[in-house]
This record gives sequence, structure tokens and C-alpha cells, in this order.
Amino acid sequence: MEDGLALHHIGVRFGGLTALEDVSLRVCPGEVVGVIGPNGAGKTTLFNVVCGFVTPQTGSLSLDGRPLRPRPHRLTRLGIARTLQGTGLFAGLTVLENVMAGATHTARAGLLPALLGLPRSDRDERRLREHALTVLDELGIATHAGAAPDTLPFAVRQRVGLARALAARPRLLLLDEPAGGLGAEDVDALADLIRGLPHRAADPCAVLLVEHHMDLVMAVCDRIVVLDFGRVVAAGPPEAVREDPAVVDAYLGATVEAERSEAERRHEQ
Ligand SMILES: Nc1ncnc2c1ncn2[C@@H]1O[C@H](COP(=O)(O)OP(=O)(O)OP(=O)(O)O)[C@@H](O)[C@H]1O
Repeated sequence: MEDGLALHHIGVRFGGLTALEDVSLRVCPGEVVGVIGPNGAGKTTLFNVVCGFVTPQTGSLSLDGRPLRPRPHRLTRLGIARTLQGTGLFAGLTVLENVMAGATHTARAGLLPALLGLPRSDRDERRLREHALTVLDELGIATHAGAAPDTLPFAVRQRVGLARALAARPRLLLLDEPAGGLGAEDVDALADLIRGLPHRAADPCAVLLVEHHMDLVMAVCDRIVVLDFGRVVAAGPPEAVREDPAVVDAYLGATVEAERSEAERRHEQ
């Protein structure tokens, strides 16, 4: 039995442009797997393939060894949840309601009983509310349960987005640039949180992390896949990937170069 998510030889073209070519990767239960690469390397396209926003022209996906054809609205039923860049929270709902919205598919009663206010939906709602509060508590933001998201600092809103995804009790969480817009201290706290996700006592979940932030990826991932021009140029544990000449060339080299130019620019000022 092949547990977890696997991408097999995925290829995506947009007109004449090859966004992904022959990309294979696997995320097993208990793992945090990172996808990094320079701008335009194909990270977002890969994320969109797993979410079902982009259908690859070649290759296939599987979940626990069974063929997977992801559709964005069916992901949570497959045990997959995602966060997107930014927080994407509903402004008209409280923090708690936003998190409950992440788990509505687990409610046994359908929408109609809920609209009619029938007793079974009351029970469902109580269950959802309790679970949402537990997740908010786990993420250290339960005190904000009654707040409107747009009154909260970005780092808290970002956690609410994460809580909403976790409320769906996923076995696999897809994170798209979760460090975007966070300060160094918040990135450290996020790293601790991500590292713990596969080891949660209730609802442990593996993580696929697509991220620019090199320090975060190096700190939390068991394995890293490096893309460049849509191809996998390196894959392995962080310490091996960090040393890989292809990575230094494709990604770290570019970063070091950019940092050096920035330092020189500051020095000249
Ligand atoms: N919908 C689209 N139509 C046409 N080209 C696209 C589309 N989406 C992505 N591309 C192109 O595919 C390539 C890969 O883009 P992608 O956004 O996946 O890279 P990325 O690694 O996420 O980059 P970044 O770090 O800048 O977000 C790029 O050349 C991009 O311009």
C-alpha cells in the first residue's frame, strides 16, 4: 500500500510555455515536504495541480495508491485541506464562524435542516463549535474567537486561516506561502506549529509546503523538492539540498547574489 499523496511525472504547459515537466514527488503520512524554487519555477502551478485548479496534460496523481483527480470543492472530503496566499477569511463572520466554516462538510445534517433550524443541525453546530474552539485553542488564538478578522493583526488572521483548514481534520495540509507578510518572530512561531502538525495527538496531518522563505523550509521540512524552470533539479533532506550544486546555482546562488547586491547598495549609500 502506497500511503500518502504522490505526483507521477506531471507535465503542465500554458500555450508554448512549459510550467512543469516530468515532476514526481510524494508526501507520506508523518512528513513535512517542501517545494522551493526561484520565481517562475512552477511552485504555484504545482500547488494548483494538487488542488485541482490546474489539470496536467501529462502524468497522474494518486492518494494512498488510488488514482486522484483533484477538484477544489471536493478536496476536504478526500482528507486534504489548503491555505492560500493571504488569508481569504470571510469579513462578515467572526473568527470562530470562519473556523467552523472550514469544517461544515463534517456536519452530518445537510444545509436544509440547518436553514430550517431543526434539532439535528443544532447538535451538529454545537459539535462544530466545540471542535473549532479546540483548534483555535491549539493555535493559541482562542481569545480572538468572537472578533471580526479584519480587526486583528495579519499574523493572527493568518493563524485563523490555518485553523480553518485544520478544522476540516485533514490528513494532508497544503500550505501556499504561509510565511508571506510575516515578521521573523512570527515565522519562527509558524515553524514550530508546522513541525508539530504531523505529530498532533488528534488528527495528525502531513504537510506539503510551497514557500519562498528558505529559512522556514529548511527549518521544518523532512524533505525538500527544488524546482527550476518547471523541472525537479534536486530533492532530499534539507542538509543535502542545501549543499547541492544545482540548488546553489538555481536558487541559493540567486538569493546570495541578491543579498550581496543589496548589501553593496546599502554600503554605497
Ligand atoms: N495561467 C497561466 N497562464 C500562462 N502562464 C502561466 C500561468 N500560470 C503560470 N504561468 C507561467 O508558468 C511558469 C511557472 O509559474 P508559477 O507561478 O507556477 O511559478 P512560481 O514558482 O510559483 O513563481 P513565483 O515564485 O514567482 O510565484 C511561469 O513562467 C509563469 O509565467
